[in-house]
Amino acid sequence: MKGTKSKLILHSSTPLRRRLFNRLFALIYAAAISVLLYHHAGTLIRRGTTFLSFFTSLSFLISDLILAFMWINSQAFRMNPVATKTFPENLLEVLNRPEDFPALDVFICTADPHKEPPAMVAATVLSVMAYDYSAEKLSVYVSDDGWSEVTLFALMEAVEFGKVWLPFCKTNRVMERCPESYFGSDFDTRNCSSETEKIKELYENMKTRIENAVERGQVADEYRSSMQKGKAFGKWTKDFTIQGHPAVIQVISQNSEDKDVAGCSLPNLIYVSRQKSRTIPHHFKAGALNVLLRVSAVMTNSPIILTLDCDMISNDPSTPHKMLCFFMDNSIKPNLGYVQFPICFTVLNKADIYGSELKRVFHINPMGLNGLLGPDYFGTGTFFNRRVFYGGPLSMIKPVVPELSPNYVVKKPINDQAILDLAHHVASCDYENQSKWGSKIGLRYGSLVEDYYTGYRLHCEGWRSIFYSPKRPAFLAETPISLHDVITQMKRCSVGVLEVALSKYSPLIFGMRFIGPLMAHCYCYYAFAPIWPFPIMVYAFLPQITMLHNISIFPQVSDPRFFLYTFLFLGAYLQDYLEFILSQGTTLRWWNDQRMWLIKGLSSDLFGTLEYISNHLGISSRGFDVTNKTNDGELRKRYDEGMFEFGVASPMFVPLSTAAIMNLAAFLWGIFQVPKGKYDLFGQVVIAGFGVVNSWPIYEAMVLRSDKGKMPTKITLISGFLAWILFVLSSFVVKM
Ligand SMILES: O=c1ccn([C@@H]2O[C@H](COP(=O)(O)OP(=O)(O)O[C@H]3O[C@H](CO)[C@@H](O)[C@H](O)[C@H]3O)[C@@H](O)[C@H]2O)c(=O)[nH]1
Ligand SMILES: [Mn+2]
Repeated sequence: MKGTKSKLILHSSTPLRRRLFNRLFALIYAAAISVLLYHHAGTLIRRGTTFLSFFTSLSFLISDLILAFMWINSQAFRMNPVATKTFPENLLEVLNRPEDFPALDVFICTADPHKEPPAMVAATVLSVMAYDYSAEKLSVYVSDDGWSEVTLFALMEAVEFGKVWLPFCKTNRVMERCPESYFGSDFDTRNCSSETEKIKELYENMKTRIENAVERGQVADEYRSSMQKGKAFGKWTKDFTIQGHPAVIQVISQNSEDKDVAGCSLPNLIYVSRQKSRTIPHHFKAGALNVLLRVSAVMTNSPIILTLDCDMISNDPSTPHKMLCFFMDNSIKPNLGYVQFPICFTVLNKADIYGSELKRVFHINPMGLNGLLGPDYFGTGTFFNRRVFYGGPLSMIKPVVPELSPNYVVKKPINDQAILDLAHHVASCDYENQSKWGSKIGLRYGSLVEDYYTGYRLHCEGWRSIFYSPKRPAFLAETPISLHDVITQMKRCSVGVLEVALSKYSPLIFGMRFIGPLMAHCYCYYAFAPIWPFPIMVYAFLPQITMLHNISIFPQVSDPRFFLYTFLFLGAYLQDYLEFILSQGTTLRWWNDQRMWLIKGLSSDLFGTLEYISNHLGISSRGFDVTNKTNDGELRKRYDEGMFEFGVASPMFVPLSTAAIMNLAAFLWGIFQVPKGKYDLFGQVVIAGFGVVNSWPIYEAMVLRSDKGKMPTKITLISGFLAWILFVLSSFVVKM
């Protein structure tokens, strides 16, 4: 019996066939890049006669060096892509006793009741409380950096509704265990039973009560007094603010006491709002997760932890079993730090105009990393081995308080006074002073992309990770639907990765030593993404401006170097396209994805770099702009119609619009020059044409639209003026 059990496999990995093609193509492409760079260097030396030719040759040399560097980084993902599969049906044979299943702590972060509606947080919490996992082994911890009594109220409401919802899901084998999705737009009221209809009504009522509380900004007095746990609200007094308040830790449901309507236990649900003080840095989400790590250690100390953002719902109740297929495999267990699921989005429009799917980041690259040390950490949808937060696999760091050790077994119930006192102590804002938290223990501080940075440091310590993408998405998240929200989010990313790229832990140096060149190049691909703007700006302005002066800077069509350029451009684009399509992408979405790469280069990456510099010089201070998760009806409608949302007069739109105007002017000029015999401008016309096609939504937003999402006139005027200034200045350079 034992023999057959050990032979059962829980998961398998298959290298993708395309890796052989990738390696061969990389060789050919590398040769082509070398020829181009050799040629650039030659021109720089030979033709450095006029200022203009020196300037253009140098710009192209630097741009193409950067493009080559990023190309090398991107190849590391392509050398050994691996897909994984799980066999949860075997798990049930390997672990057939309930006590064999490890306990699971789920961490959910929220930070702002206005940008992250408490009703949404409640729905997310319900979706995981309803996991097909023993309630005795499941605890959900919610961190509220927004210090909002309404969020606490929403969670109390969630538990009351959960008493009906959880047994309903389990008896009816509902897959969508987030009530918001289940009763969402696809829900058909005509064919549902009266029981279901009643539950829907309960849900709608709960939502209304939460939304009313949000509107009022506080919980109504009737709830404060009527609810058994109402006294918790007494902690919100006028003496405190969101930046300065004591810790609030409230056990909302407890599996040893609370039962649902069918008489089964409810999972634990604990609300945590850590102590804050104006004078002590709180390290944003990383700080919040570290508090949850400690509070949960004191209360349940489960060996496995799932981290989720408050807008990321569970979409499959069997996900814990799938994850265990990795964690329960003794052959990989000792080094396995975390299992990462992809982030899939619910509300994308058909064309995914902002490339929000982030297919490369969340689907393609992680498969490439699977063949190396494993994927980077995405911040959400990740199951961790708790041990990973306490030093490398072979060098455990013991926490000062023994109760925080990953091996410690909790012996008291979670609402025992001693447990609660210790939990409040470890949630205080000066607890981490002079400690290893944030540097050697827990999530790592120092970058606004704490997820990327922490995953990277864990890999450097010797942990590995696994990317697993099941057919039915395990989680579904939301994503911003206005361009400004999207690039604001990306800007924070740029600042965050620069903080890693230019630190003493830079993947370029530190990473090369500890995780090997291929892994280090993968991390470099993200860390150095903020240098994309340089080549993008050069190609968005230089060929265009010179063309407006009838100066040719590219080889003629008959020149073999024209073929070289064509090969390099089409080669990169086609490979990218193929990968996208092979990962269930559509041509339309791919097109928007590449456009977004250009847009980011001309906005968020550029401004992120500026922000990084000004933070560094002490002109501004680091901040974590929480992404807005509420979308008004009109905006949603425009998004669904595939319209770009500009609307606000953001400086980030200026370089973008300037490039759009410049490309249009150059293109219109160029197409009349070529037929007049200026054939050597052909290459530049093509580039400007490419710019024009990509800028189409910007022209529309500038001149054709009158809705609220159009380009603000101010931005159009400033950009037009800038484009004109650039042209005038270039006239002087041309004459030099
Ligand atoms: O001081 C803070 C700031 C944010 N958050 C939470 O962090 C999560 C992510 O914030 P969000 O504004 O949604 O950022 P996104 O850019 O959408 O998030 C991506 O990027 C972040 C790193 O920049 C990662 O942490 C996230 O997991 C990843 O989804 C949310 O649940 C927030 O409530 C906190 O708990 N405390
Ligand atoms: Mn988010």
